[in-house]
Amino acid sequence: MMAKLFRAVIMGPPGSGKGTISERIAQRFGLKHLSSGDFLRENIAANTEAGVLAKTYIERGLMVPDHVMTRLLLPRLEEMTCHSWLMDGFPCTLAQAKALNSTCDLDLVISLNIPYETLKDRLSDRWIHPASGRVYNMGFNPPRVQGRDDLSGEPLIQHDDDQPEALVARLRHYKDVAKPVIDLYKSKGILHMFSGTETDRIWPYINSLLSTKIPSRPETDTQHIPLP
Ligand SMILES: Nc1nc2c(ncn2[C@@H]2O[C@H](COP(=O)(O)OP(=O)(O)OP(=O)(O)O)[C@@H](O)[C@H]2O)c(=O)[nH]1
Ligand SMILES: Nc1ccn([C@@H]2O[C@H](COP(=O)(O)O)[C@@H](O)[C@H]2O)c(=O)n1
Repeated sequence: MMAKLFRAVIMGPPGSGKGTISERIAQRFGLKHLSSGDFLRENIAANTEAGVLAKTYIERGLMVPDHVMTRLLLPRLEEMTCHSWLMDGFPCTLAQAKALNSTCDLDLVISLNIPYETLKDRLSDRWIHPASGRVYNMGFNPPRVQGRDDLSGEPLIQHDDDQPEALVARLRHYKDVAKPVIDLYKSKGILHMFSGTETDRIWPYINSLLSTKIPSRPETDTQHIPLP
């Protein structure tokens, strides 16, 4: 008999660790990590109609409009009929959440609640490999060679909108748009909120919660993998 598919979303302000935690969840539980940022970058690189449009917003540090995000992401999710997945970065508005609702039933939503000072420190120290979206932090997970991506060896960059001046506006915007989404998932009884300043301290709670809902991958039960 086929195992029941599991569909989850991870939400949180910029720098809250969605990408970092999603990678751990994907590794431990075998869910496919779907990142809206990665879909956007792929579409921009491929010069699709949606990608060209999205680029004009991202370059100005703006959120991509709902109709572009849904047009881009929902068909991809509809294709994933045989996979369990974890979506990172979508939905981030109520309109996006309603559109997602009409496509699939979510099993669980993780919401990360991280203090502003922590986000500011993390993001001002975040380095990105633009082509892949791989992220580093000089203290938490530094690249093997300073300023260079571990896999490609290409240079890392910092985003202007990760600097404190831009971050205040991004966080205010996140709070405004995320509140109704969080309220929606709360009312459905699928929201789980995690607060803290360190990913390594939050992770065991997320791991325990997911362990009650999805079996961890057999190989990760028997092998030592470098997760706290
Ligand atoms: N110091 C420190 N840095 C962390 C921790 N967890 C994640 N980071 C770093 O913080 C930065 C933000 O983490 P991400 O996983 O990119 O956060 P995100 O929520 O996906 O961010 P967006 O893509 O902007 O929405 C990265 O540079 C991470 O390496 C932590 O516990 N401590
Ligand atoms: N729902 C979303 C998700 C992302 N964006 C834009 O993409 C940029 C990169 O996303 P990351 O998750 O990789 O940081 C982000 O800064 C937004 O401009 C969006 O508009 N809507």
